[in-house]
Amino acid sequence: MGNIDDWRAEIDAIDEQLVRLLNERARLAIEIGVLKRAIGLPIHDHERERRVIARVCQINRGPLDEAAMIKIFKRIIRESRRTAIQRVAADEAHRETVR
Ligand SMILES: O=C(O)C(=O)C[C@]1(C(=O)O)C=C[C@@H](O)C=C1
Repeated sequence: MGNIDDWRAEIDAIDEQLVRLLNERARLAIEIGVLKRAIGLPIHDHERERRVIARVCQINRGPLDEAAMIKIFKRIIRESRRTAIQRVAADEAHRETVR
């Protein structure tokens, strides 16, 4: 089972990077969300989300197919957006309590 263990170790290492990168991405989405709130823009931007997914499909070389990439990135964006909205709401609630 030498190979399986080696490949699993590689998968574990990749998962660590994915977790780090997903959180880095979410942090940026939060930053954008806070900024949008400050300038009065809605956090949800359908057009930008459409472009992110189109770009991901364009750079994808497989073996994951386009349908898989769309599913994965729709969920990544949804969770980034949800986290940004949560943060903005928490900031606002905090501002209310200190006012
Ligand atoms: O690019 C933005 O405007 C973001 O807020 C980031 C992001 C994303 O996760 O890619 C999240 C929410 C928006 O609906 C669009 C895109």
